[in-house]
Amino acid sequence: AIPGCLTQCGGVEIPYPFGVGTNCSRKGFRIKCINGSAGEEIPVLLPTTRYQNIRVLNLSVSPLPEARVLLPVAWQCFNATGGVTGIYSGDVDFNPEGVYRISNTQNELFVLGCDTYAFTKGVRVHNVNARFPYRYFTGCITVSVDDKDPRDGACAGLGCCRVDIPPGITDTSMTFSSTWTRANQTFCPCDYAFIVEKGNYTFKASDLVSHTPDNRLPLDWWTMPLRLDWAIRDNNGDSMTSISCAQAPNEPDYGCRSKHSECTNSTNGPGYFCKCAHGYDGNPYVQSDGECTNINECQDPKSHNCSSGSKCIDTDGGYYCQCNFFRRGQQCDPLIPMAAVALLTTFAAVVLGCVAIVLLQTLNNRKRFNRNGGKLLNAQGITTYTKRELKKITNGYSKRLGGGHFGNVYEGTIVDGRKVAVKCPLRTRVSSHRCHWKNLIRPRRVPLPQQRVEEDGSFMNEIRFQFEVSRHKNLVQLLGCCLETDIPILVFEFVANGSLEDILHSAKKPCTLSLPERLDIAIGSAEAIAYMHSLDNQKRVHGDIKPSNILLDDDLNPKVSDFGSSKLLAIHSYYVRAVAADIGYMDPLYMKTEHFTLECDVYSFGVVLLELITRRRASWYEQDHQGNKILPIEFVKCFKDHGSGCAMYDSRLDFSAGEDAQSRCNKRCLDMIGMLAVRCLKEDKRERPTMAEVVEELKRVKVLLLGTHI
Ligand SMILES: Nc1ncnc2c1ncn2[C@@H]1O[C@H](COP(=O)(O)OP(=O)(O)OP(=O)(O)O)[C@@H](O)[C@H]1O
Repeated sequence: AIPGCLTQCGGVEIPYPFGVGTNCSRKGFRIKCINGSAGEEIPVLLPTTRYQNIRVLNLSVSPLPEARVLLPVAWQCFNATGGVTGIYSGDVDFNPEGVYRISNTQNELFVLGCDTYAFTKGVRVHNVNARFPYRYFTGCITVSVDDKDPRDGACAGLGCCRVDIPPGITDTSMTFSSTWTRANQTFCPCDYAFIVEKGNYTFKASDLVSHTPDNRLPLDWWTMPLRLDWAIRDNNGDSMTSISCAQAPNEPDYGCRSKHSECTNSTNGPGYFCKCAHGYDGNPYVQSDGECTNINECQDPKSHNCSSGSKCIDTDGGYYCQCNFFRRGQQCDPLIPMAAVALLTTFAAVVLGCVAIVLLQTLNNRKRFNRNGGKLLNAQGITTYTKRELKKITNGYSKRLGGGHFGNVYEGTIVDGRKVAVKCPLRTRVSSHRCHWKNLIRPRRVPLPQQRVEEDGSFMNEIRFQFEVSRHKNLVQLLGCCLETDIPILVFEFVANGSLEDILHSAKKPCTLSLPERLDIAIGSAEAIAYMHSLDNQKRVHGDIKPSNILLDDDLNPKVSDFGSSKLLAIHSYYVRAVAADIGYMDPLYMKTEHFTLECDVYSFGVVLLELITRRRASWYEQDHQGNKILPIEFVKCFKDHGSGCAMYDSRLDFSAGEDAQSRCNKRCLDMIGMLAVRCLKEDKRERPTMAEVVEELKRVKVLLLGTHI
């Protein structure tokens, strides 16, 4: 509205060119704001040439110029004889300045009656010689013989008819006519005709009787909402003289005042109306406040069609879509197809993941290496290997030599071409075929906190110790280790001929060891154990002396192995009993005291001696002779009973008490070894010899034997 003019009345907005009061509207668009019976504000159209006020329901300037108003229904009624008792044509003359046309697209014409023909007309023709006084006549006919025909919702000629209207209609004045008599028509005492907004009226048969007019003014009686098209039409909307967009912009009172407005020719009657240009919204009929201003299409996703791959940029009167990074084209398609992006991303993620894993592993390896004292061991000339190097050395751990409680042993070759045995720790030992003391007496195994291992440097000290002592010719030499694991992996010299266990008891190959060879094996092994027992600073119990831990090289030189593995396990897992041994070789005293001493090794070695001379296992099963036999028990008994172990000596050894000097000597030597073994097995550990004494005794046997064997 113009500044200083009413902007609304009774809740209805009044936009320019409409206005209330003098100089507030354009000519023909004046609105009056009156008070209703209850004092409420009611906007009505002005000026009218009659007394009626046309109530305005809504006024709009865009997108289409429309006014929604209430107009009265036309009627005529009859008495019982068919005589007309009253009539109202519905003519309200709401259009003195000619700006309105009844919208032909939004409204329709209804006629209600039982013998009725009603029509309206529009656009008076001034030419006296014209065929008709008006350009348009439109209406319809409706009949009904009795009250059974009219049906609610059906408006096709029985009590009700409807018809579309042409453009250009300027008033609602109806003309009624009939064909037959209206006498005796109490079920249908009146005819009605009206134009109404499409969809706003549905015929009801009861409307034929219930709307009989009384003495009220027509406008207070039965009205219908309908839509009026309005436009700027000069000269009272005269179709001949009203100007269109072709001329209007040149006129001094050109209506489209806003900078961003456009002129559009009216499609219902002469004249023109104004619209905001595309991309603008507001009132095209004003120059300042409320005029057409830019629409920010980017604010509402429904107002623009930029794809998800682009950004909406608002401009004056429009917008454009700016493709996001790495997209182009009309649809802002990705420069690289999504599938390729997904593939690349996945690939990059996998590569990054792998790199992260490798880095983490390297970091962890380094951490363990340092924690296990790797740097110090290196500084002391002890060779350390990385896990990767060991994998190469063992050719991917492809050749397994065997396995024990410490873990698996694999064959490998180091750079100088030497064969090695790589001993890998197992965290959890899985062994069902052997009777291990751990399976009999459950040890309390509590993982030692790594920090403690680190603090007390146990691994480092143990490896350094093993490295130093293993230089003894009868101990398997430790060549190096890998400290990148929780428990170090040990790399030993390769001992080619397998274990004494394999040689004595192999089912595949008969044992061909002679007595001197067996004696040498016994002496060498005893020397190694005695050496360990003799160490000044750190006397070391082997704890697991048995034939499978005595390996033989190409020349059948014995090499005692496994002298440190149990200690390493113990360090890591903090065994309460820090040794592990095979039950067949275990000192019964240990079972009582749970305390491993040097004498325990002596006992185990006694069993080994017996195995060497009898080639029987530490325990075996004899079906005919009451089941399980324990070698030490059987041998001691035999020796006691016969004063010799002859009945149990290996039959492959040449021995007899007969004339042959050699076999006599062999028997004597075997008896000496047997007696030595019996001493080693003494229940009272104080009666057992030391390992040094065992060596001495075995050497004496050798002197005796050499005397005859030369
Ligand atoms: N230095 C080595 N050279 C050649 N072979 C070896 C070497 N060390 C071990 N072996 C082989 O690996 C097998 C397993 O050895 P390991 O010492 O781990 O177990 P074990 O002594 O048989 O049992 P446990 O350790 O439980 O007493 C041995 O029987 C032997 O055949």
